[in-house]
Amino acid sequence: MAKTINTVTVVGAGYMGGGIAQTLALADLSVEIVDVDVEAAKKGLARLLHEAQEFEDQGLYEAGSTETIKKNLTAGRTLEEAVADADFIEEAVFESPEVKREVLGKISQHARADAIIGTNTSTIPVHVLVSAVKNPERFLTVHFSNPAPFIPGVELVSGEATRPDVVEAVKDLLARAGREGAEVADTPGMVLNRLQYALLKEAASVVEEGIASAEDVDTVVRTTFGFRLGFFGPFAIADQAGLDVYAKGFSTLSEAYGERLAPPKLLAENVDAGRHGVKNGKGWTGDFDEETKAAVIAYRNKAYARMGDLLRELGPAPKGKK
Ligand SMILES: NC(=O)c1ccc[n+]([C@@H]2O[C@H](COP(=O)([O-])OP(=O)(O)OC[C@H]3O[C@@H](n4cnc5c(N)ncnc54)[C@H](O)[C@@H]3O)[C@@H](O)[C@H]2O)c1
Repeated sequence: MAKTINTVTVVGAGYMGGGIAQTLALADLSVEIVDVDVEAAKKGLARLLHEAQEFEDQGLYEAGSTETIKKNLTAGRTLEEAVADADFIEEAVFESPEVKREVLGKISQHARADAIIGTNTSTIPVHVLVSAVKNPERFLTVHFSNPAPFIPGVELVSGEATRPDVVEAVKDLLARAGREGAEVADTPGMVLNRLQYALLKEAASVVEEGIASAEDVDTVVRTTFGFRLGFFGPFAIADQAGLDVYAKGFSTLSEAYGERLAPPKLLAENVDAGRHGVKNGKGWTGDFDEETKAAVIAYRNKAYARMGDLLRELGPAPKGKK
């Protein structure tokens, strides 16, 4: 199996595939794009170079980035030719199991036996796609987020057959591209969409119940806990707030909303074990000595102050007309 990925082919040079190809080419990997035909791929390449220049002009990419992408990103061969010599092939065609299965079948037919094959699907489980792939031990979901050039996180989903060294090789590739891979199980919605949809569902209920307008919900999310989420996940945030405090909060919420917001078992177990978070040095995410506590608080304060500066600099996001 390819231990270090140096050459990549992205199949499907649309919105996501294009962004993924651009990102990896900018990280100095040799990247080729293919699409339904050679013309479509060449058009995709021209669009990506134009877009890269715009990003550079807007100061979103460093000076010289478009040149780097131009040097590393190519199009013009057929799928069969382009996958034949790639270490890693990322499929990013339409979100249809039929189309993906057909394309993955073709990719695995023509790729090297040791090439790693990823799919960028947001919703289709690995077990639905894997039977289309020859040598399934080299197949996994590598789910980038939109817009791929700027969002660093990537969900990695292994199938039953996926080999650990394949996952490690993809993680290494992502790290070299300034991306962070997180492994999640092969379940509907994985983690990103499950959490994101749960938030939207609860937010919609708040509006439906007349508790706040959609605009006010967005304001609360953006200006309070959403403000923290670029720096800390829910477990780290709970550690900072206090796990005992969260447990009490859940009691109030479960009285009002029942089982849906009952205290999670893992939270109760932590509190029962005397783990109250950063304040008593024993958190969900680990133990905190005095030095680490001070470092967490200093990091948090710096992060939120800088976030405030950035938001003031950017001003409010444009909104659609009502
Ligand atoms: N758009 C998002 O926000 C987003 C976010 C994360 C993941 N995804 C996933 O990424 C994948 C691609 O989505 P997108 O938004 O980029 O779609 P898109 O429609 O912009 O691009 C799909 C591309 O695939 C090409 N294509 C279709 N059939 C093909 C074939 N047989 N061979 C080669 N190329 C083919 C199309 O011509 C098109 O360029 C989907 O699986 C989607 O779920 C999308």
